[in-house]
Amino acid sequence: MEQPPSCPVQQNGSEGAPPYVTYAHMDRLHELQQPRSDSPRELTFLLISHVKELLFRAVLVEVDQAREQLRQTQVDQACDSLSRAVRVQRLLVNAWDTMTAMSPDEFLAFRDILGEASGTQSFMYRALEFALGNKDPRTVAQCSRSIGLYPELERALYTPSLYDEVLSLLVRMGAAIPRDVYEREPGAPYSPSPAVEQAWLAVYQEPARWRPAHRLAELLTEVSYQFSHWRATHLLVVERMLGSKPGTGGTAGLDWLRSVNEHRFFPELWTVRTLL
Ligand code: HEM
Ligand SMILES: N[C@@H](CC(=O)c1ccccc1NC=O)C(=O)O
Repeated sequence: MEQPPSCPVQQNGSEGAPPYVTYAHMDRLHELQQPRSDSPRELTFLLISHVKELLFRAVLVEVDQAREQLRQTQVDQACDSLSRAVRVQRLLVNAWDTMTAMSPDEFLAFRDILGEASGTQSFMYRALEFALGNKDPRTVAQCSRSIGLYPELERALYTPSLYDEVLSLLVRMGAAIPRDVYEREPGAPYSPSPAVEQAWLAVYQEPARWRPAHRLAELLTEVSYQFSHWRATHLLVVERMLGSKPGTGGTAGLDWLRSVNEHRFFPELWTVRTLL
């Protein structure tokens, strides 16, 4: 095996690293981006990919907190967590700008080196999708290898999602939602429910009466909107870089991503707009 290049911030001697470096392990962090080609664009690609992984985790941390707070009927606190999640999501969307600074020939110059590696294999992205409630069998199939390998991911698949907790909360607030909707098998895909759409309709028709639920509805909509915005921008970046070439992860590329783009988190919050 080829030795990885050493850390770009080499230290002279073994003692006396500043606390900034020792506390946050900044030296180890900078050892992780190891291009395999001479292309300076590959280093940027790796840096931004690492940043995005970390940001997926930063979103997940907030979603996990919101889920726990909803379980305890702490709606205001859950909304604060979601609004922190949204700020990180905006960073994720804006980060695409750095990818489009690369021309297709510059990307193709090192793309072969990526082999079969693909964003579809990102366990952090998948854990976030599961936490929010996308348990579509196609999505699950994309990471079936990872599910066997990473117990955390398997747990994420079989734990009730944020939206499952929202629905239980609506029931506690008096919404008429059938039991099989709010006590569903947590690993199964979610099917939109007319009763849930009606519950959101009531919230939007009388926002003053349903104040906490209304704030929650709008924050959930923003989380869903930012997620779809990320996917849509990814799709545009892919079209710009690859046209309709197949992806390294074994999918058809653009067409596959287009079908993934149709998914919406918290679907009744989108369809209820028509009824208002
Ligand atoms: C030049 C830049 C990029 C190109 C051309 C590209 C291309 C693709 C393609 C073609 C797919 C479809 C799956 C497959 O590989 O067969 C895909 C999926 C994916 N990519 Fe990218 N990608 C790029 C950058 C990124 C970055 C920076 C991230 C974030 C770290 C990312 C995350 C993902 C994720 C999470 C999926 C799975 C989407 C889902 O399941 O909904 N991609 N990408
Ligand atoms: N699926 C992309 C490759 C890709 O996105 C990728 C490959 C290796 C490591 C990270 C990647 N993307 C996201 O982090 C492609 O088909 O070119």
